[in-house]
Amino acid sequence: MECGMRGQLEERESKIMSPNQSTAEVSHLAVDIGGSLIKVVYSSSNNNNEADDKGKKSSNDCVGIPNGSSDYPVLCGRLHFAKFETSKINDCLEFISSKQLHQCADWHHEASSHDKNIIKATGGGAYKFADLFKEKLGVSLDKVDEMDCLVAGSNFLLKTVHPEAFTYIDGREEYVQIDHNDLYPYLLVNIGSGVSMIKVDGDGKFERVSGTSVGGGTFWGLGKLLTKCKSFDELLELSQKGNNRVIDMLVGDIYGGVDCPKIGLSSTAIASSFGKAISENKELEDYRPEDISRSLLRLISNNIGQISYLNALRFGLNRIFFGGFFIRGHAYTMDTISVAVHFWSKGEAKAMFLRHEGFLGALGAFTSFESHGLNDITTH
Ligand SMILES: Nc1ncnc2c1ncn2[C@@H]1O[C@H](COP(=O)(O)OP(=O)(O)OP(=O)(O)O)[C@@H](O)[C@H]1O
Ligand SMILES: CC(C)(CO)[C@@H](O)C(=O)NCCC(=O)O
Repeated sequence: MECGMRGQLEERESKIMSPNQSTAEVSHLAVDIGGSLIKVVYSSSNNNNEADDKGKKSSNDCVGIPNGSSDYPVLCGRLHFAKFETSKINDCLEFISSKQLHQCADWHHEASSHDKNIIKATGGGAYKFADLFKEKLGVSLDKVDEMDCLVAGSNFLLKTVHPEAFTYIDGREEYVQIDHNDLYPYLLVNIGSGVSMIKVDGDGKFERVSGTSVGGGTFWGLGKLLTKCKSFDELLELSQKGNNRVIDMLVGDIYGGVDCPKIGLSSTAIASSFGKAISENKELEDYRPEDISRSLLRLISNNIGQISYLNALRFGLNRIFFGGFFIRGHAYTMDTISVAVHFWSKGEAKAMFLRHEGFLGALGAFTSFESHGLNDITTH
C-alpha cells in the first residue's frame, strides 16, 4: 500500500524481514502494549530491495524532498507491523531481540542521536512492563500518552494513506475519500479490551469524551468462558455460522410475531440480548457455541454502535471512525456497528472503519519520534 510519497506501509504480522537483512536497516521501533495485545511498528530502509527493485530509486535518492527541513530515508522505506498477545509478552521480547529491533542503528547521519536505542511505548503496558523491558532487553521505554497516540495514529492514517477509511453497508466495503480540509471534528472510537471515545478537533487537539468497559475484552473473555474457544479468531469464525435468534429475545417473541411500529421496532429486532435463555429450560450445553458467539458479538457491537452514536450526537458529530483490534475486519462486527449507527442516527451519522484498525496507538507512538520523517509524508 503506497502512503503519500514513496513511503510504503506494509501490513504483515511476522517474519517480515528477509533472513539476511542487516539490523542496521531498522531505524525506529514503537510498541503499544494493551490489555489484550501488543502491537509493534518499526521502520526499515529498503536497501535490501535495491537488487530486485531496479528502476526504482534507492533510499539515498529520497534526499531532496522539498520540505525545507531534513529528509530521511524512511520515506522510501517500509513500516512493519506485528502483534502479540499481551499474556505472551515474552514472545514479543524474543521477536524484538532476535531481530535486534531494539538496537536501532543510526543508519542515517541526520537521524537524531536522541532517538537512538529508544523504544517509544504507549498503552498501559508501557508502565506495567517497563522493568521487564529493562531486564530482558536492557532498554528503557520512552512512554507516550495512549490517547495522544491513538489520535496521532488516526490523523496520520486519515491524512496519509489512501484508501484507509471505508464504510461497510449491505456487505460492501466502500472507500471514503478524505478531504484534508474537512476532516475535523470527528469521533474516534477505539475498540480494544475496553472502548475509548475521543472527539478529535485537530492534530493534538482532542478530548476523551466517553468510554465503556464493555468492549473487545468482554467479547473474548465471555466468549471463551461460554464456548470453550481457544482463540479469538475461532470465536469469530463460530459467530459466522451462528443464529442469534436462538438465544436473543426478539420483539416478535414478546409481541406474538408482529411488528411494533408505534415504538419503531420490527418483530425481528432484538428486544433483549440473551433474553430467550431465561424462559427455556436449557443449560449452557444445550446451546450451540456458534449461536452463543453470534449473540455475544451482536450484543457488544450493537452496544458500542449505540453509545458511539449518542456521543456523536452530544457533540454534533456526523463522522465516526472505528479502530481497535476487536473489529478485526470482520464482516458481521462491522455490519452490526454500521446498522446500529444508522438506526440510532436515523441515517444521519456514518460509521467508518480504518484498515489499520488495531495499530493506531503504535503508529501514533512511532510518529512521535523526531526523526522518522513521517510528518513530511503527511504534509505531502
Ligand atoms: N489474536 C487475538 N487475540 C486476542 N484478542 C484479539 C485477537 N485479535 C483481535 N482481538 C480482539 O482485540 C481486542 C484487543 O484490541 P486492541 O489490541 O486494539 O486493544 P488493547 O490495546 O489490547 O486494549 P486496551 O487499549 O483496552 O488496553 C481483544 O480484546 C479482542 O477482542
Ligand atoms: C483503560 C483503557 C484506556 C486502556 O487502554 C481502555 O481499556 C478503555 O478505554 N476502557 C474503558 C474504560 C471506561 O471508560 O469505562
